Amino acid sequence: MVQIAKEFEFEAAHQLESHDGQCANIHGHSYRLRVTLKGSPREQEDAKEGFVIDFKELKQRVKAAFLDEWDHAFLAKGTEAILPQMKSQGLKIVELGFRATAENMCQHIAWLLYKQGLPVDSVRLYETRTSYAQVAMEDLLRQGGPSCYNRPKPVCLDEKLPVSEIFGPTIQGEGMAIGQKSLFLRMYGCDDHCSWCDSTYAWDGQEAPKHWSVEQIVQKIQDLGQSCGCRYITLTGGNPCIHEGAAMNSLITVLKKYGYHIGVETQGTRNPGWLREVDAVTISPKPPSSGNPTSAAAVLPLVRRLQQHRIPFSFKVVLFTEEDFDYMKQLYRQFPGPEYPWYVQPGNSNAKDTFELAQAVSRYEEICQRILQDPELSWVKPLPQLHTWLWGNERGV
Ligand SMILES: Nc1nc2[nH]cc(C(=O)O)c2c(=O)[nH]1
Ligand code: SF4
Ligand SMILES: [Mg+2]
Repeated sequence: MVQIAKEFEFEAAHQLESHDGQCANIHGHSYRLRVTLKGSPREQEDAKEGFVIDFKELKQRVKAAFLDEWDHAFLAKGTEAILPQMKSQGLKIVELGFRATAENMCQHIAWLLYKQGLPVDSVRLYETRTSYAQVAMEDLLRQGGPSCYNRPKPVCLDEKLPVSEIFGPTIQGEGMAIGQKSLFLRMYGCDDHCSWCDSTYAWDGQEAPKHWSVEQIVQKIQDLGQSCGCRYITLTGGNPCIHEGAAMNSLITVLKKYGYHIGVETQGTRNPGWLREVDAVTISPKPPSSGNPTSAAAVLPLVRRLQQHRIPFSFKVVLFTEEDFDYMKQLYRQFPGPEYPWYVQPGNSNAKDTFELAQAVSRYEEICQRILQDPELSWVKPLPQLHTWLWGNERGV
């Protein structure tokens, strides 16, 4: 094993509100950062022979992970009284969600780089020439991630959550994880009421939610998933993101502890803290035919949070009408590909018989043709609602 390290510099401001000294003022630092990696030099005789990682690549990865975003920015906790004024002036702000101390920042940096697949050994962050904080990746992993993320402690297994249904294993039939063997946890409740919603039972009051404890939910998931080796859970609804607090935090923590990958489906208007622990988020803004179109502004806070925490996400818009297609294009202009992964799918297909399946295929083909012909939509991927083609638009599949 060999350790390699690279040093970086960046300038940033912060304000440690309620600090009992000078740091309560807005002030800046010339930060110096040392990222140490540990690995075996590559043996294969190719361009990377003898490297743990090419220093050039390390530099690019660190810059892309956070450094370019943080340089000359105000690193905010998010509670600073000055923030609204700074925002109104369009100043460069990064809302970290925790106090920007060297201790917290070095943990966050190590975690970001580790989650990107870099073999991080330690991260040292100098706030001044003579003061630094350092974290060893080993310790960070042992404690389950950065202490500044305020993970819920202790885990509340008895707290209850409103559940519509838990089912699977099935094949994720939509979006970025299409084809993935998955269990589904459908939370009860939604802040929208789409005209064509195919899971109204998850919010319209006709069917009472099951109030299950975190322990019961996890037990059911284990029962369904263990024998078939299903390690992926899709958290859907309703809108699962309307649920916040200790129970939801605990659920996510416990599922991660059991080694599950968590994919979330949400229309994008809510932005709970637990999202930074999940593995992927599908943002599915609702088009005009739903009766309550989602604006770009409404999904922006969620997009920013996911970017901030490097959580993979994509957009998925369901299309019923011409107007929906135009809506999708407008939104695509604001969040263009390939920077933002994009999927579209025909609305509510069903395939109870071969006639309906043929209709669904033809609606899908129409969308493919439109995408193929539209010079603007280079990065929009049309997908079918795969599970409905296989098993119909039924519950439990
Ligand atoms: N197989 C399958 N894939 C899905 N993708 C999104 C679903 C949803 O209802 O949110 C869903 C669903 O209900 N079943
Ligand atoms: S956001 Fe989703 S779950 Fe909520 S009403 Fe619309 S389609 Fe149904
Ligand atoms: Mg469904």
